[in-house]
Amino acid sequence: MRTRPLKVALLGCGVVGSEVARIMTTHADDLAARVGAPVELAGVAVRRPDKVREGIDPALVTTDATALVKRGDLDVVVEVIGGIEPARTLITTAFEHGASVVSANKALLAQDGAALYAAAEQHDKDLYYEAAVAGAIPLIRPLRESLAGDKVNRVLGIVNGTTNFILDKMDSTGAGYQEALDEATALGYAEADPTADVEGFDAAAKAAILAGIAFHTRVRLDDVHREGMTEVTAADFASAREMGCTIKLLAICERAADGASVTARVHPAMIPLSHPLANVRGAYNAVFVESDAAGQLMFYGPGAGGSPTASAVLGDLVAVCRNRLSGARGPGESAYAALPVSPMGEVVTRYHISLDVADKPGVLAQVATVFAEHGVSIDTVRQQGKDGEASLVVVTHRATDAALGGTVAALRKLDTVRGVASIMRVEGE
Ligand SMILES: NC(=O)c1ccc[n+]([C@@H]2O[C@H](COP(=O)([O-])OP(=O)(O)OC[C@H]3O[C@@H](n4cnc5c(N)ncnc54)[C@H](O)[C@@H]3O)[C@@H](O)[C@H]2O)c1
Ligand SMILES: N[C@@H](CCO)C(=O)O
Ligand code: NA
Repeated sequence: MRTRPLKVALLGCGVVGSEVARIMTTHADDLAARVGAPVELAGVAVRRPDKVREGIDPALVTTDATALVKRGDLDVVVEVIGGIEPARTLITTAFEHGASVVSANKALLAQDGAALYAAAEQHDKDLYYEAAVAGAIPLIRPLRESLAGDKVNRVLGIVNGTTNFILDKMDSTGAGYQEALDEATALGYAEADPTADVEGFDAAAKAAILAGIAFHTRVRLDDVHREGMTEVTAADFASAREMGCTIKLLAICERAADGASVTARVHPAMIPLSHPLANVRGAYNAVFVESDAAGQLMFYGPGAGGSPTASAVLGDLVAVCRNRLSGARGPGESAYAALPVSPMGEVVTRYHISLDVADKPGVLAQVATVFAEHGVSIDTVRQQGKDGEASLVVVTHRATDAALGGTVAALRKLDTVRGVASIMRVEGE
C-alpha cells in the first residue's frame, strides 16, 4: 500500500457532511485497504466554526472554503454544502487546482451539470455524484456504468422520501395532506420549508439527472414538467382504491415510442397496487428501470438521511481515490445522442377524471362526445347520483396530454359540468 495519503477536503459539515467525516474516521483502515492508500481528511469548510464537531480535529476546520479548494495539494473535494452558489464556484475552482470532485448536490447538477462536466474534462478530473439521486441507492453508477451497454427506455421512480412519507400516510390512515405533512415535519422528514419536496422541485432535479444519464442527452431542470402533490386529497385516494391503485409522486423519464425524442416529468399519479412501486412505503425511494436487453430492474432503499447519503458519498470517494492512484478517470458526460426533449403535451398516458355534473338525461352522452371530439378514447365510466347532481368518473385509454387538456377545457365550458374535481394520470400499467 502507498504510504502517502490521498488528501480530501470536505465542504459543508451538516447532516450529510458530518456523517461523511465520521465514516472516514471510523472506517479509515478499511477505506485505506480498499483504495490502496490512506485517505486523509485534510480540511473541513464550515459556516459556523465554533460548533463542537465530535471526531473532527478543530485544526482542520476553516470558514474559508475558497482558500481550502485552492490549496493545490488536494486529491478530492467532497461538496456537501448544497445550493447553486458558492457550491458551483467551489467545484470549478477545485478542478482548476487539481482535485476531483464528489458532490451530493442535485440542484446544481440538474441546473449546471454540463458546465461542471466540461470543467472536469478540461482539467482531466473526475465528477461523481451518486448521492445526488435517491441517496444511498446505487443508481447513477448502475445507469452510467453497469447499463452502459444496454438501451434504457424508461425510468419510473419515487425519488423523494418526504412526499412518499406524506402520501403513504394519507393512503394508510385516510389523513388529509396538511395532517400528513404536519406528522412528516414532527418526525423530521419534512423540512421547516417543505416547498422543494412537496412542489416537486427536488424530484424534478433528480428526474433531469436521471433522464440525462439514461438517454445520453442533456436534460436540464427547465425541461422537466413538474407538478407537486399538495392538491392530492383523501377523496383522490378513495378513487384510487376503487381502481385498485394508490397515488405516488413519480419521476418519469421516457423515450418516445419512435425513439426520436424523450420526456421527463414529475407529478402525482395513480399506480396499480400490483406494481412494485405501490409497495414502497414511508420515506423510502425506489426506481424502476426498463431497458432493451435487461428488461425490468428495480432499485430500492433509503433515499435520504445523513448516514445513507454518506454511504453513497463514500462509495464515490473510494472510486475517485482508486482512479487517482491508477491514473484513470471515471466516465465523463455522455450526451452524444442529443435527443430533443418533448413538451408535456406530447406525453402519452391514461387519465382518471372526476367530474361533478347535473344528473339529467343526455349529460353522459354530452360528456362522451367531448372526449370523442378530442380523440380521447374512454375506457370506463362510473356514475354516482345524489340530489340531481352526479359524480362522473371517466378513465381513458392512452392519449396525449395535449388532447386531454383540450378535452378538460371543453368540459369546463359545458353548463351541465359543474366542476372538474380532479385529474390524475394513471401510470405503471
Ligand atoms: N440530507 C439528505 O438526506 C440528503 C440526501 C441526498 C442529497 N443531499 C444533498 O446533500 C447536500 C447537503 O445536504 P445536507 O442535508 O447535509 O444539508 P445541511 O444544510 O445539513 O448541510 C449543509 C452545510 O453546509 C454549510 N455551509 C453552507 N454554506 C457554506 C459555505 N459557504 N462554506 C462552508 N459550509 C457551508 C451549512 O452551514 C450546513 O452545515 C445538499 O446538496 C443536499 O441536496 C442531502
Ligand atoms: N428532501 C429529499 C432528500 C433527499 O434528496 C427527500 O425527501 O427525499
Ligand atoms: Na444514489
